[in-house]
Amino acid sequence: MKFQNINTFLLVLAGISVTGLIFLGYSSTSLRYKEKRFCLNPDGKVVPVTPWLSPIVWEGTFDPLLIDSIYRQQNITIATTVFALGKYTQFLKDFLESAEQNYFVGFRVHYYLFTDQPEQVPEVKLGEERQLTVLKVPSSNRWQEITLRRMEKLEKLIESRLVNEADYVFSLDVDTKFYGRWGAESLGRLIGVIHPGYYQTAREQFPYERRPESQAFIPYAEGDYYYGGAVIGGLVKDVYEAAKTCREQLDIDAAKSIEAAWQEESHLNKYFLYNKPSKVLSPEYLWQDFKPHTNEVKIIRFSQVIKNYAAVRPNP
Ligand SMILES: CC(=O)N[C@H]1[C@@H](OP(=O)(O)OP(=O)(O)OC[C@H]2O[C@@H](n3ccc(=O)[nH]c3=O)[C@H](O)[C@@H]2O)O[C@H](CO)[C@H](O)[C@@H]1O
Ligand SMILES: [Mn+2]
Repeated sequence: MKFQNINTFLLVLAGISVTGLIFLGYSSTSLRYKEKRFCLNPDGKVVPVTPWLSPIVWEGTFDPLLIDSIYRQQNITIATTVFALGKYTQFLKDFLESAEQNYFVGFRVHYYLFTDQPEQVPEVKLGEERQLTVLKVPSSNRWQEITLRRMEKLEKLIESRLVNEADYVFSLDVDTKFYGRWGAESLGRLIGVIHPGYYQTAREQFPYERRPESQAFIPYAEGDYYYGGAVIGGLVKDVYEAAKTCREQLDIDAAKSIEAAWQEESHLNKYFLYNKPSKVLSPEYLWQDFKPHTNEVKIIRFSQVIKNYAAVRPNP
């Protein structure tokens, strides 16, 4: 084909590009969103269900005694992984003691505690049918490495042990404390928690990874919730898929020397975008001690303690 002049050529090129973009827009697999906020109604009331019909667990939406008694009949074991490396061993005592008071009381709970200093693990008296296994792991001088490597450790622990030893598994941050009941209402196939810093925030302001080069990339037009990396849970098999996928995506990024904005939390948000949690925990299940109380959050069950980042982390 021979063009009369350069203008005709540019016109044709522009036409082809626009047609291509329209085609891409309609044929891509991206999710379609109308709303920008999914936690609170315009009147400020909490929303108890996601747009894909998973419950959001808020105080008042469940009967604690009934729900515990339903799950207790199933004779389940709940594995709970927690990491305490470097100076984070100082958080273990409060974490474990407050968990014994509030976390799945009356259930069989097996803590798997990963640490580089087993001698620093405090003696905590555990309730009946509750058990703690200490697993030694190498130290690291980068906190980012410690937090993102949790996915790989979780994946391998499920492969080697949890498939035979547990029904459900939760992976929890250790710089935390339980202040209220956390029971069987939190159980389900795949569980995420809404980050307390972003439940009132519009999607565009979520701190998702925004660079397309990263496997954790989420475009501005997508996303429902910003999930906290401090809690992931569910059936052993479903948490395995999540941890394995996040680990694979982290490895791809690492090979390209890209570290997502919030390490494994960014990859978890990407995973949950396309593999929706079957139940979502409200910020009652992940608060921050420094945050003032708000009307929506009637009870704080689990909260990040205040920490001096410079004093506890191995690097800035
Ligand atoms: C509330 C919440 O959702 N927190 C997430 C957030 O920041 P955080 O400030 O909560 O991250 P963090 O410093 O608590 O690190 C996450 C976890 O890694 C472990 N750890 C970390 C450093 C160290 O020196 N030793 C050690 O054991 C420990 O179990 C800790 O709880 O973003 C992180 C990734 O950037 C993780 O996704 C956290 O879960
Ligand atoms: Mn933390």
